[in-house]
Amino acid sequence: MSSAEPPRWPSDVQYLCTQRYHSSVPNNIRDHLLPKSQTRSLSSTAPPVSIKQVTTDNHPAKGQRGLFATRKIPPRTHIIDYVGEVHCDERPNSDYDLSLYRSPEGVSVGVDASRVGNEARFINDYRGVALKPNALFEERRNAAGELCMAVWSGKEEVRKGQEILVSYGKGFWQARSSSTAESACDACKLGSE
Ligand SMILES: C[S@@+](CC[C@H](N)C(=O)[O-])C[C@H]1O[C@@H](n2cnc3c(N)ncnc32)[C@H](O)[C@@H]1O
Repeated sequence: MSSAEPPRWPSDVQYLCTQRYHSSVPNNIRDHLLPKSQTRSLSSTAPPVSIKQVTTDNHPAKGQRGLFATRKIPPRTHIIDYVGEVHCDERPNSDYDLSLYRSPEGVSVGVDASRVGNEARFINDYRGVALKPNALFEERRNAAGELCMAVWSGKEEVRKGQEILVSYGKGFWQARSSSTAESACDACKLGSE
């Protein structure tokens, strides 16, 4: 489901409010992720975040976008779900792909927000920006019972105006610094330690 784009949304990415399922997701896995009995509805509350251009000189993602808190976010609070295309095919070139689920048979499911997604795709990694992350990825079932990867605040509150920063995990950066790395692997995805 797509909706009105938030300010500073890039023109080459489609804005989505709910996950889209790629044809590579087998029906049995799709049924596990989104039980058929459930209907999806849009949340009426806007997430407490805003997309901004990063302008700080020593920020390693200067010139790119980042996601910032629009109000104080208490500790251990749900901030936003990471919405994108749920898929089971390989996305070795995506910098917006994270692991969602691995089935008992070993099928890996990812959420890729490189072409479609929501504000969460703009969350940067804390390295070179802050001493530690102030948010983390953790899966949850939303109100419709759908399995999602969500972004939560950490042990401390996030102050209004602060950048939301997670750890992408060492695997994400190792895969991008090593020319010999096997990039089509779970460890190359966002949030993989
Ligand atoms: C999921 S995107 C984050 C949003 C991105 N800044 C944008 O404007 O689309 C991941 C990419 O952001 C950049 N990035 C995020 N955190 C970074 C960091 N701590 N240092 C350097 N680059 C970072 C890298 O280019 C990385 O591949």
